[in-house]
Amino acid sequence: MNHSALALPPKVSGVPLVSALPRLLKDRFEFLEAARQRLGDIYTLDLGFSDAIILSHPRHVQHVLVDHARKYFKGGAIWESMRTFLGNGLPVSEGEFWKRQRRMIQPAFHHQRLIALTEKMVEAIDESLASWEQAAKTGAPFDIAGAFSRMTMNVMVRAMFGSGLEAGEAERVGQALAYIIDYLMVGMMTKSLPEWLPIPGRARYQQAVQYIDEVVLRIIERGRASAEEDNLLSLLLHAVDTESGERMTNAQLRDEAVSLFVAGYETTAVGLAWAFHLMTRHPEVFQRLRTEVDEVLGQRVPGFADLRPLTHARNVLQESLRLYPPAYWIPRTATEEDEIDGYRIPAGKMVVAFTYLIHHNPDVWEQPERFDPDRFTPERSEGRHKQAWIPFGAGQRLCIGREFSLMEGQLILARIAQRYDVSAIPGREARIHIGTSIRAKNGVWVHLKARTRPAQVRTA
Ligand code: HEM
Repeated sequence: MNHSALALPPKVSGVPLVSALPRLLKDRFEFLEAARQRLGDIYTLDLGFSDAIILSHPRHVQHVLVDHARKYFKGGAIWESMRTFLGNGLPVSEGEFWKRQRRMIQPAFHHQRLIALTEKMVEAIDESLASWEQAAKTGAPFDIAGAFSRMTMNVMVRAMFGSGLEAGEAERVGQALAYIIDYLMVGMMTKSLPEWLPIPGRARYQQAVQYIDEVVLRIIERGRASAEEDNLLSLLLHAVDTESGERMTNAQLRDEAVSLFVAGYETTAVGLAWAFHLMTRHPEVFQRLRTEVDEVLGQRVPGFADLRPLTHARNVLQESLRLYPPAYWIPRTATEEDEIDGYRIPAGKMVVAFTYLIHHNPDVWEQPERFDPDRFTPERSEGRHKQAWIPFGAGQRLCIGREFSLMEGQLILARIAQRYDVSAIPGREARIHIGTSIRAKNGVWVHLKARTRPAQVRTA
């Protein structure tokens, strides 16, 4: 179909030639939300180095990520920057290769595998929670956001490598990955600069990548020599493609292992940090969580079967991921000309399903700024557009770790509610920082107080 007679989506005006990006980062999302109010759910944003079509309605998600997904691919500076570290891992691969990899990796995230992972997850969570005791005893201000980064890293390391890492190594791996992830954002903006130009942090980035590669390849080698199948990496090592009969090479395994880390640990940590930011501002929500956890678990160690009745815990996570979606935008590039809402989308144009704007769109969500976990009860979810809530993406590229992450989140909320009272520190409001994800700028600071009847601890 020829769309050339159609107009392009309206351009954000009033932005000097320099580009909208500095303003975008400075004013956070208010700038984009104001543009949506002025121009409608679809508009063009000048990013300086290129421009992008911003989409803020669930029907656009249905179009770009589901119904016409074959017309859009992961191209452009952002994905290229990710590829420098992820190689050809699942989040960045395309076409037949992506299909094959997804087929091979998917079974590692099946229901039965998640059930088998529950015990390991709880062990890792409890191990990390042990370091919270001091703050609970002394009443010292505690950065729960930083603590969640360490905790979800610990969970990923255990789920991924089993007991493959040596003492102290998990922490070092975590630090190196955190640095790499941050650096990728810089990479996205400086991609066009020549290699010889000294970009701050490049040497440290390269060292961090080298270190991660060494650790991952060492564990792959060790895994090849054993038949163990109790961790994600060993499942990938032994996976055979049902259609081609092929297995993954070491290089592919490296890319997939690193990709699962990058995609899975920071996102979950950030989501949890915002959940606590919100709950400490709405203590009645935390109190209800505690009541639910007391009723379902008492002091018992949670198992997989407990997740279903912990409905409020799940609703809290869903509502937090709505208000603060860690992956706040989903960029694509059009492979061919297309039409959205009567506008022309030229081939080669960057198109962004803007999760944050969709989650805050008042035409989609009633009182979108209100923290209200009950929105996610089955009764109140009825009739909602199925792409209204997309923190994990949509369509064929839907997050492979979605259930893993929600399960981990529920277990973490439950373990914390069993042990601690968590309250806000007056005057220490978390501030949003837009990087590769939306995290709290200087952490989320809270007070912890031990509950009088502590939860039972799993003994290995
Ligand atoms: C709250 C936590 C998480 C959030 C918000 C999140 C978000 C997302 C989003 C939005 C996508 C789709 C990206 C796109 O279409 O361009 C995605 C894909 C992906 N996620 Fe997650 N994710 C989370 C947790 C995890 C976890 C725990 C893992 C692994 C254990 C994981 C692994 C992946 C992978 C491998 C992909 C690529 C899938 C594909 O393209 O086939 N994620 N995630």
